[in-house]
Amino acid sequence: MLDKRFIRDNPQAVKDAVAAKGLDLDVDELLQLDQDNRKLQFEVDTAQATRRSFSKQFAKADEARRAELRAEHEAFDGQLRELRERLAQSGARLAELMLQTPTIPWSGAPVGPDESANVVLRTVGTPPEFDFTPLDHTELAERRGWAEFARARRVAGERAYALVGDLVMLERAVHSYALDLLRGREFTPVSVPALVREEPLVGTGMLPKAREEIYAIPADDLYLAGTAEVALVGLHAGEILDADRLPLRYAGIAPSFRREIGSASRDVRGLLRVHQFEKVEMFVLCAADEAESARWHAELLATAERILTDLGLCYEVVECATGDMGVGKFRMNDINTWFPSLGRFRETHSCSTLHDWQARRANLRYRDADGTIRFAHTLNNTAVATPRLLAALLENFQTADGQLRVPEVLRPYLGGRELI
Ligand SMILES: Nc1ncnc2c1ncn2[C@@H]1O[C@H](COS(=O)(=O)NC(=O)[C@@H](N)CO)[C@@H](O)[C@H]1O
Repeated sequence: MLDKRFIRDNPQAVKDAVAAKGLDLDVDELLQLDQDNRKLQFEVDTAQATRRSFSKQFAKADEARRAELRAEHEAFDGQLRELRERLAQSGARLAELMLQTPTIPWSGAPVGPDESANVVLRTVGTPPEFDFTPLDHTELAERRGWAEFARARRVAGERAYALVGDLVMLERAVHSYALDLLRGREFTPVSVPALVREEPLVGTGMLPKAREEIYAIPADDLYLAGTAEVALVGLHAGEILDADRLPLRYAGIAPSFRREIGSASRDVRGLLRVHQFEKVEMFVLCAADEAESARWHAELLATAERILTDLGLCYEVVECATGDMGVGKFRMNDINTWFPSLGRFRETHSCSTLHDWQARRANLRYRDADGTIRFAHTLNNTAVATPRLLAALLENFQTADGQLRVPEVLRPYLGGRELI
């Protein structure tokens, strides 16, 4: 969320961001509430000061005067209670609106209502040519006995899957390769909880907006996070980090869970859009400096591109439009990978800069060199997310007889095998 002072000083910029991102926040209502809230706070403070003076008067008064003071006190206490109640209500409404305030998108973001306004920045590699009719990943996996769909559905319902045999080993190889690459780039591997409390979901921005997307476990007041990003943002919530620890760089691992309510009929077959998947998540927490954030955005994007290039996959980098990036993003680039069975690119990575929008919600702060305490900047990107990336590997590297050519970088993790 934004800083109140920023909103007071730049109401039009915030309104423009609300419009560009297609949000329904009433900034005038927020500013009016902010004003009412400050006035009410002043009235409560004044009333409390008066109340404190009562005790002094009471101590000096004779019995007759004390009886008068008790009656005044009684009436006054009622007014003070009523004032405090109004302040609590307006404060709660203000806090609710503050959580909806959007990061101002960067000036290079295409302005548009949704992903249809996204712009392809570059395409890297070329889609593979086949001298046979390529199969889609579901057929390939079932033909090799590498996946169970019908049996998994009996266990877990729609969008369920089980990976079997070499496809499990391929998934491990992809994750191990990504983790080794990230460790080489000073990212610390962190295996984080997928079972999370409400606070980190609010801190990351998943709540209150996308509640219907999240599996809830009310009996324990817990939720299943849709991405390791949630626990990574929550890990240092409420702390004040020393500047010399920044930038924090984590390679977060956790199973990810999504209800996919919004995608009802899309991708119901196969491995592209499932309720439970695995992801290695890149997370950076850096100083509150726009150039520093831009540097890490470029670094995170380049790292994901390096992974796809190493795997030999053809992909495109996309500049996401204001209506696609979401309320908290300053900038978002998706990377879409080529899927032969679809004859088009599908999103496999998403790289975001959020400046201090998450840090303000999660209370992520650091003490800078001159001792000032500031909200940090956070960024995240996908390193690898499977099984969607496995589907891309299956389809792009299939042979005529349904085998899989193993990308060179993965062979060390598969006993050197070139074909599986
Ligand atoms: N329901 C799903 N099934 C399979 N893969 C998914 C699903 N949802 C997302 N993913 C994969 O996870 C990647 C990141 O998801 S994201 O919501 O776009 N972004 C994030 O979660 C950020 N934390 C960056 O990883 C997607 O690009 C996609 O490859």
